[in-house]
Amino acid sequence: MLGRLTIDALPFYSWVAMAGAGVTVLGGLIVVGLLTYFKAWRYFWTEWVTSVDHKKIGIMYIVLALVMLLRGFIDAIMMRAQQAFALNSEGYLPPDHFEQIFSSHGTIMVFFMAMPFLTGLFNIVAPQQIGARDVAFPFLNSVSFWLTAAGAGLVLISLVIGKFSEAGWTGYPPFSGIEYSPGVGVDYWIWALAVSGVGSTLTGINFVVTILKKRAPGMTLMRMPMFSWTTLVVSLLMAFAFPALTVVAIQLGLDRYLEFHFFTNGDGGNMMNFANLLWIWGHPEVYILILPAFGVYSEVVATFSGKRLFGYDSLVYATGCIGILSFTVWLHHFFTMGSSANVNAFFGIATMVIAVPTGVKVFDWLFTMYRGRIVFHPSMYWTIGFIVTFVIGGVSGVLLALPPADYLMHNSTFLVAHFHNMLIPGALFGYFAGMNYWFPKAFGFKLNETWGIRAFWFWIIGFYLAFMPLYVLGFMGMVRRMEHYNVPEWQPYLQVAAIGAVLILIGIGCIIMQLIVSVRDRAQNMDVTGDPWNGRTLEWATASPPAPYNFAVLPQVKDLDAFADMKRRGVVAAKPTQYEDIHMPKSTGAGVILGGLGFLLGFAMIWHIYWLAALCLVAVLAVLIIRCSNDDDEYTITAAEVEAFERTRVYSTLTIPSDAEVAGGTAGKQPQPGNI
Ligand code: HEA
Ligand code: HEM
Ligand SMILES: [Cu+2]
Repeated sequence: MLGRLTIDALPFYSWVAMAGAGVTVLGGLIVVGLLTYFKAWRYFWTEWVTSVDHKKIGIMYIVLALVMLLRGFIDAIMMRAQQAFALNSEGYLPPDHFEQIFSSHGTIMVFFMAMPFLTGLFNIVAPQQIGARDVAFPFLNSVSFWLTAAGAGLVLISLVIGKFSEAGWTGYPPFSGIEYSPGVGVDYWIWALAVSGVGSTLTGINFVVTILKKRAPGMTLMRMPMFSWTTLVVSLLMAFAFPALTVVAIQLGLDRYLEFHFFTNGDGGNMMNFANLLWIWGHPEVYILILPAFGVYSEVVATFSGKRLFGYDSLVYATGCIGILSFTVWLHHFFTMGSSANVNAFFGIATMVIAVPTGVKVFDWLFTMYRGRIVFHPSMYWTIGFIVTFVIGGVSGVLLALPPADYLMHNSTFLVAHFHNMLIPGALFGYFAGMNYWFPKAFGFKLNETWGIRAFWFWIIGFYLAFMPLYVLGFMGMVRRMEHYNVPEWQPYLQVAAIGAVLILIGIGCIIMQLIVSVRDRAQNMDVTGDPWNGRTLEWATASPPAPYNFAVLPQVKDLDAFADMKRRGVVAAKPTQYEDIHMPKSTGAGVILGGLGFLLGFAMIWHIYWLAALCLVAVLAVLIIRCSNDDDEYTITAAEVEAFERTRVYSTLTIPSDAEVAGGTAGKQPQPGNI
């Protein structure tokens, strides 16, 4: 009846696992308790869970990302604690538990922290930046979110019922095959990826269509803000790369469930097919993670330097080049796995070529700041911290791209340092910069700057302490994924790394404080005009938070930096004389139901409860048919309602000086630190 699910699935075997399960269950109970205490269930359901409004979906993505950041970080600090003390001893984590921890850390951070964070930013910002009222397929957007949440739910529940994979975030066979990993762990990994991977593919398709089809009149592609450009390129990458992941996960599943032998060396299979398919997704994936951050830095650096972005065209072309090249380098992840020297050379050179467009970007940001009137907002701190630190990580990547050098450094902690160097000060700092920058747009009040700057300093110093020692340890011969060791010379470095992780923990604490203090003081930090930073792009033309329809009248775009151009021409405060009825999509529970069914389907398959899995599939089909036969999926906001809202709106009166005025120091009304 319940497949292989028995009472033994509960983690009674180890106190560490019990504590983890306890924290997870407690977290869930606290959420349920708070919703009940504040009688907020109905509000939660109608305003959030069933919403198809891109802005609300975006906020839910980011909440999911922040929760998963905490969960992924707990794993990280547990590993740092283990390695700091596990010299000549077992430490407090047995090997199989340590393996689960790095596997769940990597999986969570990439799929359920970084992916939701960037998708959340896309959702909140991109439609407004291109002057649209919503995404192309709002219902699909809700489905994507709930599929992502379902995947995250599967990883979370693996801590309570059963175990997570021990095969690393990349799940290479033969270790992830049924012979070496007979438990449910790898199945959790497969189903979490498969379910959320479908969500990401759909997001990609949705945003490609949104950006190609829903731009405001006059917004040609070359007038589109940089963040929207990165949204477009990343969405294309998602739409093309994620199917490879879904396929490889399903193939591994077929190997495990039905003995297909795609990846076993017996019976005609070959594990190299797995490595190839995984990295055909995996390398574009790292650019999926970093390009949105590049988009954020581009917006932030222009706004807070008070200048037009330097080299806009070159940034667009560089983004496109990186997108295309990202599909041509995947083999650099397994130079050591038997390709010929010529093949390795080809992929090594292709990899190094990516440094060129990336370097172009770095110089464009620097030149944007050059002679700008820089406002030291927290977003700008994250950006400057990124530029300096990212270059170090990029150059370490170029070193790894040399096959002979990679033979020495592959799978060493040098590699671990490289990729955290790209993922933390590269991607994550960008998401934080974006959060600080667009928070007032989403909520109508600004984030506290003092706590924001504190968070930055703890994160960046913590980062250097936690990861620079790993470069050295790599040269000293330490390999990745070690749960204990017997080389005394390594220990001091690992202890410094542990101190770094503690500083990052304080940095996370500062971000939580920043949120708490900002909510407490929101009355003093209201964003009344919708344009708190003297913005240049169209999202600052809407109210903060925007009305459900974003724009009462679709903006006419005449230049790059459309909002700056409007401010210069003095058309911002001119209220339209005539409004029209606006049709918006209705909320629907179908998205969350499909997500829930995705979760249940995954859970049933993991535990071999096949009747439940079949039932879920039938239910998915039924929900889709019912939803597709429903033509009553829109509601109308009447012209009078639109007018009533717009009449109360206060418009921005800031002016945008020319670049020459900024450079010459004669710029007029500009926000300054402290009064923004
Ligand atoms: C956001 C994530 C991200 C990003 C952006 C990158 C960017 C790059 N990565 Fe990295 N990488 C990862 C995440 C990322 N990587 C992960 C997660 C893994 C390992 C996964 C695993 O095994 O678990 C990995 C692994 C990895 C390997 C495999 C190593 C191995 O397994 O042995 C290699 C090898 O070539 C590599 C190279 C590069 C290069 C050349 C870049 C370039 O794009 C960097 C370009 C940037 C710069 C160079 C800096 C700016 C440029 C200038 C200022 C111009 C001047 C510079 C020069 C002329 C050098 N990476
Ligand atoms: C916040 C601070 C972080 C710390 C202290 C940290 C620490 C660690 C440690 C100790 C490991 C294991 C290294 C080893 O194999 O020896 C690891 C692995 C990994 N981390 Fe992090 N990490 C952090 C953040 C992140 C973030 C933000 C991401 C992604 C966005 C990330 C992605 C990964 C991945 C993909 C792995 C590889 C997992 C595997 O080997 O299967 N980490 N991290
Ligand atoms: Cu790569």
